[in-house]
Amino acid sequence: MNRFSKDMYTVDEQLVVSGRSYLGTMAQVLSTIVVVTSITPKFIFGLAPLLFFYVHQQNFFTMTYRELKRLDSVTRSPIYALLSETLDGVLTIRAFGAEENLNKRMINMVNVQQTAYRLTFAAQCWLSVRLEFCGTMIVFVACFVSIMQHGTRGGDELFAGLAGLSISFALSITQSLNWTVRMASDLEANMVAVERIQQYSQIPSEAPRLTETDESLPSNWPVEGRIEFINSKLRYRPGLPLVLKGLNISIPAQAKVGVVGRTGAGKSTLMVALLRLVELDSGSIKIDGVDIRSVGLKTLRSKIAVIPQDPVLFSGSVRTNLDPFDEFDDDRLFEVLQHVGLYSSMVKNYSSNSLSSHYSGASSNLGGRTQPIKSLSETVTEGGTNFSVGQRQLMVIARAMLTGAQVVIMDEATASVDGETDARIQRVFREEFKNATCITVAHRLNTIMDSDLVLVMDDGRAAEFDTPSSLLSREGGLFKALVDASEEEG
Ligand SMILES: Nc1ncnc2c1ncn2[C@@H]1O[C@H](COP(=O)(O)OP(=O)(O)OP(=O)(O)O)[C@@H](O)[C@H]1O
Repeated sequence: MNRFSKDMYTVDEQLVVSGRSYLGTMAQVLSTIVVVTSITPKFIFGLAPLLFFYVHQQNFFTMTYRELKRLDSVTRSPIYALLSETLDGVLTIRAFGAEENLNKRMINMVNVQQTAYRLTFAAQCWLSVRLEFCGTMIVFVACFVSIMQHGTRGGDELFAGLAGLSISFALSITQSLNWTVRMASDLEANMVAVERIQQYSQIPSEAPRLTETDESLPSNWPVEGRIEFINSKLRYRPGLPLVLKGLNISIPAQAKVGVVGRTGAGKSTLMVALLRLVELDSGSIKIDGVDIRSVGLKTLRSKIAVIPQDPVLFSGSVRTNLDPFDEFDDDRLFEVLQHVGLYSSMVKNYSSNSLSSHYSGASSNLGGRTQPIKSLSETVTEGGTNFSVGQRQLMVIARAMLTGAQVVIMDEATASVDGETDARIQRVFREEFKNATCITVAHRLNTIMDSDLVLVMDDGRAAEFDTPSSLLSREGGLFKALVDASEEEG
């Protein structure tokens, strides 16, 4: 079996193939020994030291070969990674004239990998020499005992035929021995895959997607959107320090809350906790009085709309991105696009000189792309790269509007969005979700100055939580200090 065809098998097929070949060749070797020994019983005395030598060499080889194979795999992976990264970023590489640099990196990696591969090849040659020796010795012993036995039988013609059979069997043993060792080491190498599967199967899985509580919840839960964090503590992994260190806040229904705080204070972790991407260490979070821990993940996550810091679009069309489950008709999709300012009803009639009056200009100054969306079948490339970051956020807002969620979380984009676009996104967000409870993780203070409430996070706790005006009047307060500092910078 050549290397290329072997790579085309899946892991379980490889295991079956090498396992079956291993057992097959073992049976062949054993049957050869049985045939030769039954014709010339003294053969067994010569075989014993050879078997000892063979097992010793096989163990030595398997141990070394396994490590060399590992080296080969470890040095091979970065080549594949660099290759796919290069293909992804070929435009940037060409634009910056970095071909030479990448070429050198690739050649260096291939050199290192080939060194490891050469060693595996050298190990196979080493083994072949020993196995050939072993096989030749077996043939020699078979011949030797046949001649001896023939002499003692005084020229028995029937025995001459049997001796020929015994020697021809012994001749095939070299190949079988070679194959047995190869298959044994292949089987062992492939067992690494089983080890990995076992590790994966032991990874703790997420909480159930649906629970009994879901059935008792009204279909329009949460009707109000009241959110309570009760002494909520969260750590990302066991052994890591707490990120939320006992958060106690109560967000009234339909409130617009701006969350601020220094970097690393735990602002984005609020979203992680609400969506149960990471479970709370202790404490609880309630939405409309229902502990979210008792709600199934599917139900919970379908009720909370998220507009992440780096909005992601999938390759497909505008339609598949807005409505992946094909639940809404075109008019509804056009409506939400128009609301966020990405589409004008005038464009629908292919007269692109005017945009919706209320959001005029919303689609015209959003970064690279200046054209509003003309059709729902318009292509969206992988990651939405043919849309500017601002437009991607507006698309995600449109998607969130379709869900009709009563709780909306927005992690403000920090990069690539200018202040004006940011303000526009905020305005669309506030107007479109005026009946929902909105939590905005803000990186620019001016975007949350007109919020109902401001939460100042500090070291995983709610340091301040009040209306912007009362926080601003609090001398020595954190929010006031942040505003003063940003005014000085501005
Ligand atoms: N996936 C993760 N695994 C482990 N620790 C994490 C993870 N994500 C965040 N953290 C840690 O949690 C803390 C709070 O992170 P978080 O992203 O909530 O801060 P933030 O206030 O939103 O910061 P920023 O304003 O920079 O976005 C940080 O110390 C961070 O190192």
